[in-house]
Amino acid sequence: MITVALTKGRLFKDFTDYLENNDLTQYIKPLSEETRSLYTVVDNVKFIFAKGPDVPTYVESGVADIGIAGSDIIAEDKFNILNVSQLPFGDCHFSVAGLPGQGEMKTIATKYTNVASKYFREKKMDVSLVHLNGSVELAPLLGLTDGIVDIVQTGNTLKDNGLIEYEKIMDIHARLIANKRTFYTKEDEIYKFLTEIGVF
Ligand SMILES: Nc1ncnc2c1ncn2[C@@H]1O[C@H](COP(=O)(O)OP(=O)(O)OP(=O)(O)O)[C@@H](O)[C@H]1O
Ligand SMILES: O=P(O)(O)OC[C@H]1O[C@H](OP(=O)(O)OP(=O)(O)O)[C@H](O)[C@@H]1O
Repeated sequence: MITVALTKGRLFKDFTDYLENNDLTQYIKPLSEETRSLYTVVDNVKFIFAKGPDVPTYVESGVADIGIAGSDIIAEDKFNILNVSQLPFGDCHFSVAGLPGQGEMKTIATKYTNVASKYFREKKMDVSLVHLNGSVELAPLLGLTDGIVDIVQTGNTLKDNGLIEYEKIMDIHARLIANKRTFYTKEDEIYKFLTEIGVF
């Protein structure tokens, strides 16, 4: 048996869309069942459904052998995992954004304080960060901060709130991650599964 950690949100949808678009039908039906269960077993693969930022925690500990997580999560927190490969979905990017005509940004709201502080430190910019848990676009609109560091995908959230992108920080993709030990001790089973989902 191998255990695969998936998220419950956007990346789950992206993953099942990817399987469908590539006619990799084997796992779609059991994964798409409407239920509140947080795991499902298909043959010798157990899928667990976690919050995105928790996927690397399960994989690091070895209770999950592999997982799918956004590179934003891996950039924000340090995990002792194998960062195996990029997956062909979940594309978006981190940007600095704010109101048009905003001058020097001294205060920034973000969910991603580690990514933001590294970025501003490397640019030798003295910026105070305010940690928020979501809807960070509100912060510059209300004058809480001069700008934000956040994920941009379609750009609609920025546009609908009258904000513009100032600088792109980094690209984000879904990543296949693995436990450093069981990726080798369960190599055959993992390889079989990854072949079934078109990754290897
Ligand atoms: N527009 C976007 N906003 C946020 N994350 C995005 C976006 N587009 C792609 N992603 C990727 O999707 C991941 C978030 O999806 P995930 O399935 O973990 O949960 P979610 O959609 O945030 O939902 P929830 O937090 O309710 O579980 C991010 O880590 C990022 O890599
Ligand atoms: O460029 P877009 O396609 O509009 O996507 C970007 C938005 O999506 C995410 O928010 P999410 O919906 O996850 O909600 P949150 O603000 O509560 O994190 C992100 O934080 C942006 O707000």
